[in-house]
Amino acid sequence: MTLVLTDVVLTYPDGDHTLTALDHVSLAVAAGEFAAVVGPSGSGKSSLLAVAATLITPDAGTVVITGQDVSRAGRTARTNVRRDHIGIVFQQANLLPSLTTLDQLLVMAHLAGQSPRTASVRARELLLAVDLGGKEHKRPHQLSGGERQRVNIARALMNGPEVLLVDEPTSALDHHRGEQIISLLAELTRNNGLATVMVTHDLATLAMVDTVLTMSDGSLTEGAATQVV
Ligand SMILES: Nc1ncnc2c1ncn2[C@@H]1O[C@H](COP(=O)(O)OP(=O)(O)OP(=O)(O)O)[C@@H](O)[C@H]1O
Repeated sequence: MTLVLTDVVLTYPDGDHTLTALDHVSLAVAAGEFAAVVGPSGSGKSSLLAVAATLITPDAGTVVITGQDVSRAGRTARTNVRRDHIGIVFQQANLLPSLTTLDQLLVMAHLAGQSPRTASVRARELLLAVDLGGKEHKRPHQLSGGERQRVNIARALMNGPEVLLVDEPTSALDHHRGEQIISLLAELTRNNGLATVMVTHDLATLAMVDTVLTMSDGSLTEGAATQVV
């Protein structure tokens, strides 16, 4: 298994009390598996992604990424694991306004210390894979919302991650463009052997994933609940 969370507990301070955002959550996602997490607002979905992304250290439990236990790792070790093994796609593309499509990807490679030549070849391959061939020199304002989200996805894959974490990738898109993005994520997951976890409110897209998990009051269960939004 590429991504394994075991018995994870995460609490936030809440006045005199604590709020349990993740209540003994376990999750295992294999290479090439596309898992979706659904559940009501406030149920803990973003907290789950943040723990899997090593952005938040849980109070208890373990997070193992490509065999490496990062649950108690220090800040630098977590940053390195995130840079080398995890791709993150947020709701909004968060592209740098002044950079071209190609440069958005090359910045990531530069931060990871890749040689410019290798990076350029990989960036062009990825842009073709997300169907953005010919748009290498466009800036974000010259792209559609769907195209921006595809740049975002290509950028997340630039450093060859094994784990892809995706937070509501279709929320800024119409239904058709949203379906195209999910279908692209499914294809990239299979072709690159990624362990992908996607938080979504879009139930229509669940037919395209391998596993559906439901978060409810901090607990994660397999399968889709009837009431998820
Ligand atoms: N930084 C924080 N400090 C305190 N409480 C927080 C913090 N972040 C989230 N929470 C609380 O933890 C619970 C889980 O929040 P989380 O954002 O993980 O839910 P979610 O399922 O992603 O919600 P949504 O679908 O609305 O994005 C909620 O009760 C929320 O209010």
